[in-house]
Amino acid sequence: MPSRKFADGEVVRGRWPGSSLYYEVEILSHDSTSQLYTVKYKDGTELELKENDIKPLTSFRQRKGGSTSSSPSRRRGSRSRSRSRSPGRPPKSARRSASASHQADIKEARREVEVKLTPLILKPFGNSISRYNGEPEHIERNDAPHKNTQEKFSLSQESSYIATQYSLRPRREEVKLKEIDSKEEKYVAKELAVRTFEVTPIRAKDLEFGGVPGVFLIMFGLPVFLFLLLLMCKQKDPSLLNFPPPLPALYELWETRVFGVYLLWFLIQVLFYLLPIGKVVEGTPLIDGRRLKYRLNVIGTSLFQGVEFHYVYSHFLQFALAATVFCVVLSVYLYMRSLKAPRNDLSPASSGNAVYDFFIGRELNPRIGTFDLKYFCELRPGLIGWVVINLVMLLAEMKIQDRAVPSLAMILVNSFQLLYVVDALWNEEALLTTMDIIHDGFGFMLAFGDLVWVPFIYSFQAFYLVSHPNEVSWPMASLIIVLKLCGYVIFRGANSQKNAFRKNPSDPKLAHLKTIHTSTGKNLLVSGWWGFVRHPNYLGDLIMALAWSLPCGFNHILPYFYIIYFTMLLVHREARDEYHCKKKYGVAWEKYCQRVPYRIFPYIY
Ligand SMILES: NC(=O)C1=CN([C@@H]2O[C@H](COP(=O)(O)OP(=O)(O)OC[C@H]3O[C@@H](n4cnc5c(N)ncnc54)[C@H](OP(=O)(O)O)[C@@H]3O)[C@@H](O)[C@H]2O)C=CC1
Ligand SMILES: CC(C)CCC[C@@H](C)[C@H]1CC=C2C3=C(CC[C@@]21C)[C@@]1(C)CC[C@H](O)C(C)(C)[C@@H]1CC3
Repeated sequence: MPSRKFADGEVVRGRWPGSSLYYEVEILSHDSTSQLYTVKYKDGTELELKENDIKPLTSFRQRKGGSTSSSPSRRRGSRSRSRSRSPGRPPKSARRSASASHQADIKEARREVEVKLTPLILKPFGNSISRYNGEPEHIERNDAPHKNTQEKFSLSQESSYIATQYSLRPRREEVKLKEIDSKEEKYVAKELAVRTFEVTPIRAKDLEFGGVPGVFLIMFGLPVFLFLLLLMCKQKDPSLLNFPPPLPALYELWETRVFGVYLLWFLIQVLFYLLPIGKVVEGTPLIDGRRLKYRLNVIGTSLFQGVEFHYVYSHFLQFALAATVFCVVLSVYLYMRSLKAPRNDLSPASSGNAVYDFFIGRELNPRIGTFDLKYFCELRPGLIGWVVINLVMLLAEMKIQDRAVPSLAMILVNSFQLLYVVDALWNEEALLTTMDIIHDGFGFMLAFGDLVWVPFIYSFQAFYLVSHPNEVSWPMASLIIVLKLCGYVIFRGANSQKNAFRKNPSDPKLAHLKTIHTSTGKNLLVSGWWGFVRHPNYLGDLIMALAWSLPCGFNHILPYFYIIYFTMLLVHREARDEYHCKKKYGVAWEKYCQRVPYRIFPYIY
């Protein structure tokens, strides 16, 4: 009797027929006549595989963490070959031979309108576990022996990718596979591969920000609101009980020279960004497996740029209008070019509705050559503009209040916010894993947020202090500094911990942390900062925001506008992220929520 390599009950990796992907399977039996193994995939699918298509788990464990899958070309290759059913598809009582499965796949593809991949219910691949026991997931220490969890498998990343891809519904026109006959097998295979990479418009009920009416209101309301706030702040008594002053006519606010200065400022930023200095890093994999390259050259932008400071203060509203006009023009350009963009380049947030997509952004990473518009706007003109405006306010305060040195309140606000911006630029690589870069497109929301909202609203405390001085005592200043530092430690600690973990889950510095295993191959931290609340970085950010407002005193609520807005933004953002994580991680996310019940504020929310 010929010997068999794998025993019944053994957990191994089985190749998915017709693809180069391997999934965890349990050996059920072996037929000595046909030499085929009957194996069971995680979702319950049973198939017969040849011995060649089965590999022991150890052969995957020996690979270095994630490195084998990091080559985009490699990924693309294997994905495009993965045309048949994957084990993540809803379990069928199928028990068929690998050779017979292909025709059935084609028939099935015709029938199915929606290709859904139920998340694989996996257990960790720890040495201790040899049999599949149906446990949804498992909490483990992130220490060395367990480091052979899925991050170590090239396969796990593939399956994660596929899970994402298959949860996207195909377009209706793609399902018109009626006319195909048997010789179209090749065609169907190609169709399925294309479908795998498709971004499908999201359904109306999934639209965020209140859908079309909501984004319509935001797009018209926010600019108006911005000008009202700035005008109110300029009043002698900026109390909310005072009626906001009437908005000046557009022609009063428009100055072509200001617009020219703004354009010049923007172009200088572009030039610095394009300097061929700094390291090049890869972003997270896109829908088709590509990884975009980003040049990190913060040195260029940190150079001091001479501007006539008082001119900016005295034309502040005009600059805000110039930035708004620029942002509208940019958003129109972004929308127009997105109409010609290939489907793979569209954002997962885009919906197919023109108004909504104009707001959320249709194209995910619009680029002109290697110039990445979203990444550039998110980090450069807005953040650096904010620091420059703060400096303008500091000089304006000295001039208007006839001071030899700036007030302590102004120094606190300026240095706190400078620290925040320097931190963002210093850690710019971390931006590549934020929701803005990965999920949201580049449209009006981010263009306005980056180019108008950040520089003109985030500098609001400094703007307020110019015309509403507040003396801060040293004991009070010390308390505020401690608060700011606490917030910063939480913010930076949480962001760095997560970024380090996502970059290298086997990082020895993180070995003490506990993780929850998920079916996508990525694990979730469940101790350390991420075991404290589910968004510790938001908590830190909010504490810092409070420290930015406190130097303005308690005479008016206006300087607290930022923290009120920011709480609303982060609570909403947290809900959006939860929604995406729940979709991505399923039961593992629920388990995480049980373990870490509070979202942002411990014992409160
Ligand atoms: N100043 C401002 O105006 C703003 C600042 N921010 C700041 O930007 C930063 C980035 O925020 P944002 O992009 O919203 O989101 P996060 O940096 O919080 O990223 C959320 C992602 O982190 C991953 N994640 C969640 N929980 C865990 C866990 N337990 N273990 C490991 N990974 C986990 C998930 O992605 P995955 O698992 O796929 O990796 C999730 O989608 C924050 O510090 C925020 O405060 C944000 C908005 C505005
Ligand atoms: C007004 C709109 C409805 C909402 C606009 C939101 C934007 C202002 C923010 C969305 C995410 C942002 C981030 C930062 C700035 C504010 C916006 C653009 C960020 C660059 C600030 C610095 C941080 O360190 C960061 C983590 C890099 C931030 C990333 C997200």
